[in-house]
Amino acid sequence: MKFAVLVFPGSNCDIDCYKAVEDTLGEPVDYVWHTATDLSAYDCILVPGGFSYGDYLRCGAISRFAPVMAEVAKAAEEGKYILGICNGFQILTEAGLLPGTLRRNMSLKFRCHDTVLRVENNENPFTAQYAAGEEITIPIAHGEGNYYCDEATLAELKKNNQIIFRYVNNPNGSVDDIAGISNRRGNVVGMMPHPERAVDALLGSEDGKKMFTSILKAWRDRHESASVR
Ligand SMILES: NC(=O)CC[C@H](N)C(=O)O
Repeated sequence: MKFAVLVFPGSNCDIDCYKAVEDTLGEPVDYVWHTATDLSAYDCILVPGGFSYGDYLRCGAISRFAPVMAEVAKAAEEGKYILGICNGFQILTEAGLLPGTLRRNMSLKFRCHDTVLRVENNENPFTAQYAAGEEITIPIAHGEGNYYCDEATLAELKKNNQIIFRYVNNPNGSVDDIAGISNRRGNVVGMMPHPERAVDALLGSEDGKKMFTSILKAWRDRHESASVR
């Protein structure tokens, strides 16, 4: 399975994502610059955190015009796995690949600390190895992590089981304590907390590991059943 880690000017979690794939899975992974126009070689695209384009206008508002984003949309359409973490989540909402938006934290302060998340949906390629309702410790580091969507969109998210993680103690004012969501099909996930910073006991938590191993298992299951057919 081949992973891409997108890099925008101002990304700062690209190396963490790369290392998380390398150390947790040992699968091939490449950095892919934001001007790339071909992602066909990749099975999973990680959109990492950071301050792309200095967070000017709104977080992710400029990045969504990067040439690579047309390829990300194509990959989503093809059913490939796409995970946006923090600034990556912001970029995916700005690009319209996930519903809703991220606003300034309710406190108007940058928040950087561990959070406890509840796994709300484990019937998803990104979370299948967690137990439903499992509580995991994953750090946040953001100034604009306050997830917002209108009531009709929230009703849709609930109806289609698109809420993947909720905060146990809401750190930013997100509607319905939402920490991570998927698209309707379930192959695109965005989350504000950073699982790639929780893949080793030395980092304070290993609870993010299962996101990476879940993706690999989902891909293998799909791949193997396709080759048996
Ligand atoms: N760690 C990050 O990706 C930060 C995201 C964004 N720059 C914010 O502050 O909200």
